[in-house]
Amino acid sequence: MENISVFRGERLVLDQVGLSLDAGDALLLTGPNGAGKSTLLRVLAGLRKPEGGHVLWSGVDALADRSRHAERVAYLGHQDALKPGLTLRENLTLAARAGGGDPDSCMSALNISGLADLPARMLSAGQKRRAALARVLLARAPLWLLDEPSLGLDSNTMGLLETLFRTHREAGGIVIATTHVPLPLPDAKSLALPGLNESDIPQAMEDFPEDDLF
Ligand SMILES: Nc1ncnc2c1ncn2[C@@H]1O[C@H](COP(=O)(O)OP(=O)(O)OP(=O)(O)O)[C@@H](O)[C@H]1O
Repeated sequence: MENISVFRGERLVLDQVGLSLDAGDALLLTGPNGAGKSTLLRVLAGLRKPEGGHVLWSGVDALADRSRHAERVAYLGHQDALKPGLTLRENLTLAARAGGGDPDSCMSALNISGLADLPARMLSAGQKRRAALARVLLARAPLWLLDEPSLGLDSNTMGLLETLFRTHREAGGIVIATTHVPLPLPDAKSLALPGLNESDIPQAMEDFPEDDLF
C-alpha cells in the first residue's frame, strides 16, 4: 500500500499510510478505537475507495480490477455474516460456490464439524466466529484480511488459529489482522495507527455527511 489516505465524513482518518509485505508475511494493525484499522482493511479488500494512494499487488494497481482482486482476498469483518436460517454446512456450501474449497475439511480445521447441521442462529458467538474463520479457509485466497479474528474465541481455538496462520504463511500466504490483543503471528510486522484527538471526533449526527452514514 502506498500513501493511502481516507476521509470519513470531514475527517482524515488515514493519512498517507504505506507499507509493503512479501509472501509469507504477517502484519498486525493496532491503534486505539476509531484509529482507522477496519477502514484500512476495507480499503485493502477493495470494499472502500481511498481518497488517495494505491494498493499494489506484484507492483500492479490491485483495485483497477476489483473482481480479480476479490479472488485474492479472504475478508473477515466484525460481523460473521452467516445466514441465520441456514445450517452451518449450508452456509459454508453457499460460500464454497465462490471459493470452491471443501466445507467439511474447513469445518474440521476449526473443530466445528459436530455443529454442521445446526441452523447458524443457534450457534454461540465463538462458534459463529469459528464458522466465519472456516469461510476464510474456504476462500483459498492468498491474502487474509482479518478484523479482530480472535473476538470471542476460547484458548483451544486460539491454538487452532496459530496452526492455520502458520500453514497459510508457509504456503506463501499473507495475513493482515487488526487486533487489541496478542495474536499467534510470530515475526509479524506491525503498523500502529495513531488515533484521533477527542476534539476531532464528530459529536452529532449532523457532523456526518448523509452518504457516509451507512
Ligand atoms: N459510517 C461512517 N461514517 C463516518 N465515519 C465513520 C463511519 N464509520 C466509522 N467512522 C469513523 O471512522 C473512524 C475509523 O473507524 P474504524 O472502524 O476504521 O476504526 P478502528 O480503528 O477499526 O476502531 P475499533 O478499534 O474500535 O474497531 C472512526 O473514528 C469512526 O468514527
